[in-house]
Amino acid sequence: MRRAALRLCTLNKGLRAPVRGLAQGSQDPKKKSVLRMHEVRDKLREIVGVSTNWRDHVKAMEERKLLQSLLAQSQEGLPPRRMKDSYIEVLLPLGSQPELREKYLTVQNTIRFGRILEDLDSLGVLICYMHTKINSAKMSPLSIVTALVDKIDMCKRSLSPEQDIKFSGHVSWVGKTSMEVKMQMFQLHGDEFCPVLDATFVMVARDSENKGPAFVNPLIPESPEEEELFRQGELNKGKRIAFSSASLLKMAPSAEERTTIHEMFLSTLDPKTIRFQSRVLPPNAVWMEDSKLKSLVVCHPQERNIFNRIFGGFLMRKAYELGWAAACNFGGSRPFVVAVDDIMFQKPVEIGSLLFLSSQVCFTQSNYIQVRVHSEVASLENKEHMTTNVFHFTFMSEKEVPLVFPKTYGESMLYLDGQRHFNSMSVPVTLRKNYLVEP
Ligand SMILES: CCCCCCCCCCCCCCCCCC(=O)SCCNC(=O)CCNC(=O)[C@H](O)C(C)(C)COP(=O)(O)OP(=O)(O)OC[C@H]1O[C@@H](n2cnc3c(N)ncnc32)[C@H](O)[C@@H]1OP(=O)(O)O
Repeated sequence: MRRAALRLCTLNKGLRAPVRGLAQGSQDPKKKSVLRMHEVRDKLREIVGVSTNWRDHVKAMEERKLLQSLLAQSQEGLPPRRMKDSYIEVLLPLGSQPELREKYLTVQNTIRFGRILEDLDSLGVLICYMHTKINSAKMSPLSIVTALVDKIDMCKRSLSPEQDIKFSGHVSWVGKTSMEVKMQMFQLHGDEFCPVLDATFVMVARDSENKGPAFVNPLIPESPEEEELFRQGELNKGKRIAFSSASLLKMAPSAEERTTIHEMFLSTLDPKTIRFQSRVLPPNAVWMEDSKLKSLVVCHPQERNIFNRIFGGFLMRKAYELGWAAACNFGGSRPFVVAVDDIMFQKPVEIGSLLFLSSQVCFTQSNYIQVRVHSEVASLENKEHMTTNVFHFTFMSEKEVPLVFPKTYGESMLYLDGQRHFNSMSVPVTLRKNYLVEP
């Protein structure tokens, strides 16, 4: 079973050792020119040649078609790259530029985690453009999209909105058309940038019109540490395939899982009637169907990415905030996020579509609340719904939360899937009042 993607480390030892010569968490970014977070988006616009006004987007896309001739016919035709070729550092100057803070603030004076998800997404794409850069061309023929947020590990330190934040990252593995990106986030404590977050995303390269796959440059590891990172990337790919083939959508639950569901079912039978139809909730429990919270987003051009689709980071923020609200509603107190994993971007979200987000508590244990957010789109013309993403978030509440009980077979599968995601956390998390990451 995969381990949890985003978890609080009790000690910094949860962080991977940085690759020598690449990660520079203790460097003072004031001493050298470091890219600012808002410049990441400007750079992406330049690389893709995006229109600044929506009315020009068709023309900009027509121009991008001309870049098609720059695409490689095979991966071998592309020059290999090193990890350091894609390595970048980016500063989010929350401490030194207080006017920036508003965008990142929660009412509790902590940092909005949804905003960090947006920044990581933009940064991950820029890193991939560094890896695939064609030195002779200003614009890239590739459309690089987020396929998966594989995991995000968090350290213990709280995120203050009053201290500068630094991000760094590089490509750590490549396939034929996909790239794994590792990113780290640091926050200034005194004179030093200390690690606070460690993330792994998978990005996929598409052709200039984002219609078919496109090859990416091979990656050459240069040291034993880099070789280990590359090997890990290979293993991650294998684990993802294994996890997906054991999905409850493809395979029946295990014997142990079936027993869990049957025992839960028996405990909800009314002892007075002993009929399968009459169901009664055990004490301190809630029916899963009563834990739902839904929202609708009208996908305006303002939320577009550089390929005139809806920005993946925006989708993550919306899903995360709804999931957080569902957990808050269920647990009766402000929860904090403990784990995020397997955010899979199955289909792009078109501008103008209606995005239906549906969140549901699918598993609970003591103070933990496992929430699943499902997103689907429908256009106004075509009422057919299509799934675009499924998100899994683990939250922790200050107090013990009720048990959640499935009523139908479908809900029982959601319960088991939630339990699998929850159990994949390798480090038990203890409630820390000083650790606050809110929507
Ligand atoms: C106000 C002013 C405005 C100005 C306008 C500009 C505004 C700019 C705003 C700035 C924002 C910055 C934007 C930055 C961009 C962010 C990116 C996004 O938003 S993107 C938006 C959000 N994202 C999306 O919308 C993406 C939606 N999803 C898709 O389009 C497709 O599912 C897919 C393309 C990802 C895969 O399609 P599929 O048919 O399956 O493809 P294939 O079978 O051909 O395989 C190709 C490769 O992919 C691999 N692979 C596949 N899946 C996974 C996986 N889950 N896990 C891992 N790997 C996966 C597979 O193994 C293979 O690898 P390899 O062996 O070749 O190496």
